[in-house]
Amino acid sequence: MITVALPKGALLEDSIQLLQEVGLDFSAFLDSSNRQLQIDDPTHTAKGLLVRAQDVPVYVEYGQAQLGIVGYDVLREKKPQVACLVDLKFGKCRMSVAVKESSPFRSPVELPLHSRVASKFVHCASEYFESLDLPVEIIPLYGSVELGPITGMSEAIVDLVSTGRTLKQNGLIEIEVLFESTAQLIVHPLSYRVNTGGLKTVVEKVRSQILAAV
Ligand SMILES: Nc1ncnc2c1ncn2[C@@H]1O[C@H](COP(=O)(O)OP(=O)(O)OP(=O)(O)O)[C@@H](O)[C@H]1O
Ligand SMILES: O=P(O)(O)OC[C@H]1O[C@H](OP(=O)(O)OP(=O)(O)O)[C@H](O)[C@@H]1O
Repeated sequence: MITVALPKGALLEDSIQLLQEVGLDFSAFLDSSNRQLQIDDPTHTAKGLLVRAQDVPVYVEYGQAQLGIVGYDVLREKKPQVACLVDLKFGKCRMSVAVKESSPFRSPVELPLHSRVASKFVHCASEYFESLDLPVEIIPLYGSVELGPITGMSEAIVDLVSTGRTLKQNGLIEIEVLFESTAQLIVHPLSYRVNTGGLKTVVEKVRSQILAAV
């Protein structure tokens, strides 16, 4: 039996649909009255773990799950020791720098030295500003990052943007895109090499399903 780590939140529905298409049914996780965090697929060929998006690579890196679905953004932030095997194409968003519409700065390089930048993605943010050789103070937040510039706590943010609605409704504008992100299928490298529980077949089915959908 293989174990799959599934992300709560924005990627859950598409992840469950994709797994259903390859014969693994974890739709019980979509029932909000169900508080179980671990369930078996009805055919008992796989077990699903419902975890926070940022924790998916942790379970896969430690081998408690052989397979996981997670955003590329999380992989860039955490750099876990996992193998990223299939771009699943959904969960499309981008990691961007944004400032208040009224800000005089229209590019990150224009930001004053030691500006404050709020982010949930502190490593992505610091790596980016280091690449510009621009020293900034990164303020770590867990969510609602857009409030950084609105409250005056920070000059800029580094955050995910998808439709751009959140930025717009909070009076912010995007001034740079760091990278694009989509959901990725990750595996525990050793389990893949030894083909634990027929892992390779599941990965191949997912790959074919994604190719068929393009
Ligand atoms: N607005 C969005 N549109 C599309 N995909 C998104 C969007 N926001 C996030 N994602 C993708 O979904 C993943 C999970 O995001 P989600 O917002 O559900 O969790 P989170 O807020 O990062 O996690 P947690 O709630 O555990 O802190 C992200 O890592 C990203 O890949
Ligand atoms: O461009 P949009 O389509 O508006 O999506 C972007 C928003 O989605 C994510 O937030 P999430 O819903 O995860 O809430 P959070 O602020 O608590 O992270 C992200 O952090 C942005 O705030």
